[in-house]
Amino acid sequence: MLKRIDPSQTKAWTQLESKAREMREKHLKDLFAEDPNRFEKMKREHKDLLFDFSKNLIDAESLELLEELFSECGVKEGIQAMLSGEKINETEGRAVLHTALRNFSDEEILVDGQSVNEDIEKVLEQMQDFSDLIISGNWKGYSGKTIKHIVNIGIGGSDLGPLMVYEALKPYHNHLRCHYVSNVDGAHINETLKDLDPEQTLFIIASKTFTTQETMTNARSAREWFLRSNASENDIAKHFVAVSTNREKVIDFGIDPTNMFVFWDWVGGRYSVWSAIGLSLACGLGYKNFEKFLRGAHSMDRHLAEADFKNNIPMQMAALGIWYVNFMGAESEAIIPYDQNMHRFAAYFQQGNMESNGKYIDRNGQKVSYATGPIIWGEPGTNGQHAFFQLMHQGTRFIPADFIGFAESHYTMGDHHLKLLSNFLAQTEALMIGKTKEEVEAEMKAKGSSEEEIAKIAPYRVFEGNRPTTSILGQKSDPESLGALIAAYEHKIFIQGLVWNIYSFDQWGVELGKALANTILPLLSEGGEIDKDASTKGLITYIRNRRGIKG
Ligand SMILES: O=P(O)(O)OC[C@H]1O[C@H](O)[C@H](O)[C@@H](O)[C@@H]1O
Repeated sequence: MLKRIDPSQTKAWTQLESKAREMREKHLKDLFAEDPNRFEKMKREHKDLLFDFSKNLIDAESLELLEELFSECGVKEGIQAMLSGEKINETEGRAVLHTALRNFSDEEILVDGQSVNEDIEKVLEQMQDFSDLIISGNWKGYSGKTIKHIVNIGIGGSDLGPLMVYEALKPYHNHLRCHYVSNVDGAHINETLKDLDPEQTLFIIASKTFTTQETMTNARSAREWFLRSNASENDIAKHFVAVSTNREKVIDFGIDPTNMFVFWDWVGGRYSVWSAIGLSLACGLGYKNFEKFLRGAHSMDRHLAEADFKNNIPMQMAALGIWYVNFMGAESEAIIPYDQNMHRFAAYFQQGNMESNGKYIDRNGQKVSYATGPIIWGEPGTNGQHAFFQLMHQGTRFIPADFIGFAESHYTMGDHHLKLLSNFLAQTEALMIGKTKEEVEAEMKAKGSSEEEIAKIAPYRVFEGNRPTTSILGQKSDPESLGALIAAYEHKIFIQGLVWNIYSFDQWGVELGKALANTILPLLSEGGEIDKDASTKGLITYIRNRRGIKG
């Protein structure tokens, strides 16, 4: 059982509030000037990864108070409860064990007194055998040809994880091409399938529940498309496999249970990339790379369990987030990878974070009196610089940002990579130091601007700076680093949920819309009386009229 402490009633919380008032008067430039060892003191390393927390608007005393907050809220005990398989997802009565999926230690992990180690190993072996068959070409399609294209059909956690990782690890792609179809918008499946050959295409139907409307609709359309070729029902087994916890529904759909890869209810959808949901990765990157990805995450799990607060990277990330959201007034956090292949990284953690911590009811069933999960957003640099960075530099919002990059690139053409990295460093520097009025005036004067022009234009060219960033650097984007990085963000989310006294592993907030969509669908297809508010009724009527459907 997790503690049920209202964080705003703790001793540390009140002290943090007054500390934040003090810190709001400070400038990051001064913090660096006061302490030449700030970088050394505030950087943390894990394997290849360097986390530079020094450009954050925080000092040692604030961090000590956050450590106290963590201990008052039972963070350590909460982490232990998760790692040991306790049913900490209390609203769904489930354990939360994505860490078990990447556990390469000898430690046995129990759910309801039963070890899960063997089950996990079995599925990993099944994934390895299957991906080897597909990659080697020994698995043949119905006409005897090898598989060239893999289409993963899933949504949310059954899509974003594998899609993000497949993109991020492009340099590791083999000859197979993986595609990801998620949206129920027919554009998605149509545009994906239009260039594919059914004889050489394998579908992975990925759904924890195997009931999700979008996925089942896309899966049925894929089956129809497949059967429109010369294939027969018997050929489905060679072209459709399923990843799910729901064996019955998989069989109902017509997929041979021997072509089913299971996972378990103790794997949350948005934490499932480590499970058989990663099957497309095992195929498209090779099983060895998939395993390296798991091992990278495992190393971060060990770090989480073993390092003390000061040296614990996910704890430091979580502490900073809480500091900004609850004490410094931040409403959002940006994640900006200076790595084009990581272009879905922010979108992935948008789900990971916002679905986990976007909640206003606490573990006592009461409405919280403080802010919980922030808005997560971001796009890769340098593109973001030409889009939303204006607001980050000179807007009225306070937006802490993570910058992620790698010292080396897989792509050695020209000097692209050094230009990329110089932009990364320049932006974090600029966000921090800004540019004073005096500097702007002197610069304009040196360029020969008139006094009048300087007076008129200078205010627009001033940057306050003092915008906090965390820089995360690695050697080279590879499966291990990516695994470790994702695990660090996952743990950050959980730790924050522990402090905010919310349940991070359920997602009741997505249910209402799904249920209402089911009431609207027949009104759009069959007509009938519309018992809805005036706006929804008016919109339904518009669509009916435009589509020639009689009421
Ligand atoms: O894997 P599935 O059961 O198809 O679920 C797919 C997704 O839909 C749900 O509504 C949740 O919002 C997500 O957390 C989940 O990942």
